Amino acid sequence: MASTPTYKIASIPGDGIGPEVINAATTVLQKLASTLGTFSLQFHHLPWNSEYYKAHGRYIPEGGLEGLRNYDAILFGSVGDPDVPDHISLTGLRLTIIRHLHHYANLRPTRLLRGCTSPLAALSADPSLLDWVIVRENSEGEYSGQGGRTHVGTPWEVATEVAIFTRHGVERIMRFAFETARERGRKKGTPGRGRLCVVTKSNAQIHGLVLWDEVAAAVSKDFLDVEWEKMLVDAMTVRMTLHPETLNTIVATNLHADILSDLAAALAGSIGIAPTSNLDPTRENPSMFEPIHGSAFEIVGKGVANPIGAIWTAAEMLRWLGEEDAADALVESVENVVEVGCRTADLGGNAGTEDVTSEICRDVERRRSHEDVSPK
Ligand SMILES: NC(=O)c1ccc[n+]([C@@H]2O[C@H](COP(=O)([O-])OP(=O)(O)OC[C@H]3O[C@@H](n4cnc5c(N)ncnc54)[C@H](O)[C@@H]3O)[C@@H](O)[C@H]2O)c1
Ligand SMILES: O=C(O)C[C@@H](O)C(=O)O
Ligand SMILES: [K+]
Ligand SMILES: [Mn+2]
Repeated sequence: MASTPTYKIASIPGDGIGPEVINAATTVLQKLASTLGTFSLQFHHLPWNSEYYKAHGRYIPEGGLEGLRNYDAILFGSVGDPDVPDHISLTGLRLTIIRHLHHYANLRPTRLLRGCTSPLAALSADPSLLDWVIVRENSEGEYSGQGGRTHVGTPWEVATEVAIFTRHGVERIMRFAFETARERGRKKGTPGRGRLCVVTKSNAQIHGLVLWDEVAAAVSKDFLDVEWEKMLVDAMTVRMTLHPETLNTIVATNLHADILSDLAAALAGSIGIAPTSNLDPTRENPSMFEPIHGSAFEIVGKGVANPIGAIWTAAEMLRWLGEEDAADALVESVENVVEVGCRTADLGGNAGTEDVTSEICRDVERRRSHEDVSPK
């Protein structure tokens, strides 16, 4: 009998509702692995969070970053704590990992899962109108950490936040975005007709974003099969809301995509369901997968956090590891459960985190026993 692969996963639940949703995602993943029998998962939990920071003065222990290279993937919850300034926590954990492991591409798929309701009336008639992937530049731009403060606390205080755009950084994300658009065009059965919208703000951000546009145009020459266009970010919010069906793959800077992807999540029903992948497309380093949402302080410990963002994220992790069928099966189980009305409060229901998690586990098993899911 051929041996099945075992994937080593570092899990970093982090702060707030992070541990609640990562617990849900690992439970579902283990159920999926044992039910399918085509792969197995070994989790190693790393207690890197704001409690650890308060005790040790750092988020990541000595040697911890290097140690992450020993895993096949990282499953992350969220970071952010009422007792620690947000810029310390985000930089100390999430951004440090992303920078160290060269996760320059951040992928944020959005679509209306079966059973979810969009605030956009048009989508209740035809949910397929919303089916996007936002590619977020994840290594530079507005989140480079360049800048400083002088004359602190005086009326003359100055703070700079320098957005960095390098030709290398822009070119690699544009190539990744065009490839993503091409791939999605193929999958949708329209060979070669991928569609990419390059989000910009080069009318006002006249250095970095002009380079951004120029590199997009240059890279497009290598992707003549992909239809592409440019759109200013402010106008983009209107288009996403009023004409969602005109968009497919979207690429934007770190800040612009951060904002647009929260809007996308809300249009698809809730921030609680949205997944994201921090990728090193070269595969030299393990990639990191997390729900888009943060620590959600006001619902911590209440058992009401929506685990679907983390579970959909877990499916995207399996996809990246090459387990496409398992990933599809998991998303399908999520949709089955939401569709029959097992929903947390953010989706208008009254189910708890554990109810949704156990229903998804049950659906995974049920589908297998009905042989809906065939082994590879
Ligand atoms: N990648 C990350 O780890 C990450 C992402 C975003 C925010 N943060 C941090 O999280 C903290 C809170 O930030 P915020 O309030 O802007 O964003 P947030 O995502 O934590 O919460 C925004 C809103 O969405 C709700 N929400 C979020 N996830 C939910 C879920 N799974 N189920 C149900 N409701 C959910 C919250 O209750 C809140 O009303 C801050 O410290 C911030 O820095 C971290
Ligand atoms: O932008 C970040 O780094 C944090 C968070 O807002 C996210 O979307 O991941
Ligand atoms: K997160
Ligand atoms: Mn965000």
